[in-house]
Amino acid sequence: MTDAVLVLNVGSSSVKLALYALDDVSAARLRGRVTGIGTRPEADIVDADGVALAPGPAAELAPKSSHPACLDALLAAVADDAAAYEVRAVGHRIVHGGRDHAEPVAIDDAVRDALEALTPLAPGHQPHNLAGVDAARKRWPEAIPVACFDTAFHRTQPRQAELFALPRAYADRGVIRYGFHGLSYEHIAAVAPDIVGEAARGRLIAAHLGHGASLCAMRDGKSVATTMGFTALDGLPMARRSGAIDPGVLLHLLQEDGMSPEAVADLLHNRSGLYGLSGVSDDMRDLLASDDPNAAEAVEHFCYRAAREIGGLAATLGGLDALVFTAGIGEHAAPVRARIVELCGWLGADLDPAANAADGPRISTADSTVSAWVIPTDEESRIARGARTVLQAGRT
Ligand SMILES: Nc1ncnc2c1ncn2[C@@H]1O[C@H](COP(=O)(O)OP(=O)(O)O)[C@@H](O)[C@H]1O
Ligand SMILES: CC(=O)OP(=O)(O)O
Ligand SMILES: [Mg+2]
Repeated sequence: MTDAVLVLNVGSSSVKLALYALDDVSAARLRGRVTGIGTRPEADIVDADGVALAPGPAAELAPKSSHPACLDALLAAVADDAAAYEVRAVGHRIVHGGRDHAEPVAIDDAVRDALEALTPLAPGHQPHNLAGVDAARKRWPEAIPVACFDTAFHRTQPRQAELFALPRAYADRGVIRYGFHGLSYEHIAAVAPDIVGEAARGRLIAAHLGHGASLCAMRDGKSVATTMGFTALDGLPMARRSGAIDPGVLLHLLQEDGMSPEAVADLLHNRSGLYGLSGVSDDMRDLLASDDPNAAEAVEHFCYRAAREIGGLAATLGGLDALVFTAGIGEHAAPVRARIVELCGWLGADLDPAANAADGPRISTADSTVSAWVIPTDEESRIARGARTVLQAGRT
């Protein structure tokens, strides 16, 4: 039997799974995913060539509407195909690694407890991530579970980028800007030199615009600043999350309006962002297709905030060489990219509309002093690499 690494990537609106041969983690042998959980679930399971497995179990997965149901169904759906492999390690995307984790790590009971303790810092992700750990452990008890962290890539940020202007005792106990989507940014940093060229080693901003959305400023492929913070609630407005907001608004809601902390948390995590502002949908496809003026205003606000933050991050880099779009919206929503690039015209970005309509890879003109790109993310292949590294280190 072929030794293999299985990968689970549980996001806020999706569950993704991939299986790799241990000796080749560059291309998955099998991929399965359920996206749009909670709103418009869609599912597919494909082989190494991207061909849907037929007669596919995807049809049974598609209507699933909660993370645990999707996770169980996805694991069951691939069980027969995975049985042809000896799964040696299971790599998990774990959204919050706190201060202690800058690298992938094997998950023993102590590590699992420590990660569970971080749940209040990532309530929409960490419980689902850990449910994936438990479910995979039951199915593959011999395989080593490995945690690969969304926060790890940003541990290279300078102290100024991590600080909040609170009394310093807070930073000392870990109240700092961690940043997220690090596995996605690690992938972009790894592949950008081959696609973008020399500019990838200069001043680059990557825009991970998915259900969750953030930006990362990189110099020479390393994170130097990012928009998400202590939690994945900060920065850009997202599908359902508010993004950055005057903290005085929260005090007002708590102290003047008498809202409970739980109600405020629900407002900021689940009822805000594109969904709250539009009153139409949390899905960019619906907003772009809608003729409701509130949908148009929500899309414009998303682009405005992205461009405003790009300007801020460009200041931390002392200028900008390349802008990369990735994740669901970044890879597929041409009108959103066009508007953001247009708003970044002052930085030297100039859109090539035909290339943008074709989803890139280069979407800026030859004269553009800031080049703009679309690069599909692949968090799973990064997780596979991390899991393999931990597995092999354990062997020696
Ligand atoms: N063709 C498309 N056009 C516009 N937006 C899209 C398209 N496909 C996906 N999206 C957006 O991408 C989001 C999902 O992004 P994704 O990165 O897959 O999510 P997750 O954070 O759950 O991994 C959806 O909410 C939707 O708004
Ligand atoms: C950290 C985060 O927001 O992840 P996702 O985009 O998967 O929700
Ligand atoms: Mg995601």
